[in-house]
Amino acid sequence: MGAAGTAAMANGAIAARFRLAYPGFALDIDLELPGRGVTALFGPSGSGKTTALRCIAGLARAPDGLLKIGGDVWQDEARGVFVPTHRRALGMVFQDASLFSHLTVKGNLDYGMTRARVTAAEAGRDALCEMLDIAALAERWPDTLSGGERQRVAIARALLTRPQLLLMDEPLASLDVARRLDVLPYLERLRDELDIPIIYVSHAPEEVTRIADEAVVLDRGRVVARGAPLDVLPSASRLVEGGRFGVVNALKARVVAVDEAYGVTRLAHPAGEILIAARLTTQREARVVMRATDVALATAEPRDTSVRTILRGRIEKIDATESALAFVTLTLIGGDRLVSAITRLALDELRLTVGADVFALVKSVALDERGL
Ligand SMILES: Nc1ncnc2c1ncn2[C@@H]1O[C@H](COP(=O)(O)OP(=O)(O)OP(=O)(O)O)[C@@H](O)[C@H]1O
Repeated sequence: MGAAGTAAMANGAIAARFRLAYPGFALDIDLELPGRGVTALFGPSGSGKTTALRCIAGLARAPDGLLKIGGDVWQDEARGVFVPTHRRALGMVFQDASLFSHLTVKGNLDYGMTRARVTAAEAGRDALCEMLDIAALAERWPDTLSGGERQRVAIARALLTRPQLLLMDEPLASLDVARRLDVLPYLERLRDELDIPIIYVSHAPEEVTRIADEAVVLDRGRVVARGAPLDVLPSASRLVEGGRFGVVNALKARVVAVDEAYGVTRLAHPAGEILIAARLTTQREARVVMRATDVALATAEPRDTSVRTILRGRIEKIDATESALAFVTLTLIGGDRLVSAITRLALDELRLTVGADVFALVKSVALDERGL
């Protein structure tokens, strides 16, 4: 590792190098990850995401593996170092919440704190329960909780161990779509308010674009791309079935006015006005979420259209290798990125090219909003 790498490590960054072979599969990764924020490991089934996570957790042992986190060395086979899982300061959340069914929610959380052996954790506990909105569930038993509530308790339990690192393996995969959307905002809060790195395994582009600061794309055990989710997912989403429908944009915008008569809210964004088909009365800022497939493009400002949200931008990148669909990445006025998924036919017929100024059209009813 060079000098730059050493400096990064001082900030709590993670260095992970694993080579591990199973019959018919070989993991070969060498990664440096930031010391905070959410890094998603994204890839199709069997690409090695869980295996990579298991190596980080110490549940699988790569024969010449290396794992450093901050100043700590958890694995350095060249020096004979391998810290067992239970001695690694990490929290883990799996697809299935795996709460102890013989303990109440409170009992499950107490268990997390016993592991931490830190009485000071008590202070953080209330804040965490509030952040995950589980305080009212304390006396309930796990089998009376919804899937989303169970996952939130599992996340709190993992965090109460005061980990240096949080590992999440498809934490939303066992939930139905509605519940997934319920839990996503909590994960977004954790990302924004926690000061530890989170490694988040997922094959759902929607989760990755909403939650991750950076995506590492795995395919057949190797890293094939990494970068900001909106930069890498338009092409990487093809690796997973139905993935192209999961690329999602999120824009921050300021609430300007609520039109009570029509039940709509106007928001200001540097690229244009955003209209939401809902009343946002309690907040001044909102995070507006829209699927790439809900964003249409026009080369001239359309006049007679029902679409109320028209944003101005310039084409920065075109991803059009797949047969029918093209992903067009815009830089909007103000600097935000926006990805639109259109047919390749439309791309050609409109003669869209990198550098062209375009208008992005989003139906208000396709917009999802939430307070910041
Ligand atoms: N203990 C093991 N012994 C043998 N092969 C294994 C073992 N663990 C994983 N594999 C194989 O390694 C490959 C990668 O598996 P892994 O679970 O890491 O993929 P994944 O990307 O997490 O997939 P999914 O999204 O389906 O969970 C698969 O082919 C799997 O069968």
